[in-house]
Amino acid sequence: MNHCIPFTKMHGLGNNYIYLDMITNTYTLPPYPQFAQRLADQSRGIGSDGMILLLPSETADIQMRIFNKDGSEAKNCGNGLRCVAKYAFDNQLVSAARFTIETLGGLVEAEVIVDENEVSEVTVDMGEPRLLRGQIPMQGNPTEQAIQAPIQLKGTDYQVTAVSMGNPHAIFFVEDIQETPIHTLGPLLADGHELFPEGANVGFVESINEQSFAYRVWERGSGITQACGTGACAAAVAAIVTERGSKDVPITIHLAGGDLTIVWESKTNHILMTGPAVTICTGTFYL
Ligand SMILES: N[C@H](CCC[C@H](N)C(=O)O)C(=O)O
Repeated sequence: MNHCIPFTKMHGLGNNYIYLDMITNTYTLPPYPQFAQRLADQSRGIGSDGMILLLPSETADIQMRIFNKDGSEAKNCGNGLRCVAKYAFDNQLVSAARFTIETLGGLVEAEVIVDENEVSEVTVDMGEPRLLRGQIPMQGNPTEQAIQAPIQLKGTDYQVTAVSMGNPHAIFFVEDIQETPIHTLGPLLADGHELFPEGANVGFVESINEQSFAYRVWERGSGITQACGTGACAAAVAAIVTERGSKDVPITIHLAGGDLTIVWESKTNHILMTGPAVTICTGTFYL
């Protein structure tokens, strides 16, 4: 097994991962879940929200796999997709500014926006949001949606809107983003609860106006992060299906780490996410 593992650390609005380029490098790694935990460990590893692998793909230009801090594998990662797109373009793994990326949650299309030879922003077509309970997955009739669905947790009544962007999101609207039950509902729902059998990324959204929402998240497998790209998409979808926002206009989602712009396009039914991707450092990890 190789002992020197080249890596790149990148972040999207502070949501940071260790990226391993398994297209350029041919190294063998320990089992991915365990290695993700090790890399993410602040004390004995590099420290991150998880690990992202860039791999060859049969169906797209490249493939992305994402592992959370706890080693669990997720099917999608919005901030990760923007960073994968920047990395692939910067390192000539792709030959154009627009290309496809395979994820376990489906195929997406990324376009890097280059400004003075630097990738300044990335737009990812995240595909269609999934709203049926059977698609989240969420307990209840699989052919029904859960939009402001009444639930009771620890004796308190809540209304939840469930959205999948390839990974599950439980969205709660709040009056004040500074006053959320994130520390109770986050751990309760994130990593396995009968309501969400595969867990969920637990998001809280405050309406500022029809095109501006504040969002905070307790992520499945990683806990509170600075930002969640798929979560921002889910927050915008939840805002629109609860008639707080509209399709075909840019919606700004204000996350702890910064802003993302989301559009739900009527003509394609696709969600477009635009935001930054930043390289923090490169290095060598010693197994
Ligand atoms: N931070 C990621 C989400 C990771 C998803 C993971 N927490 C899960 O679904 O288990 C994002 O930018 O979309």
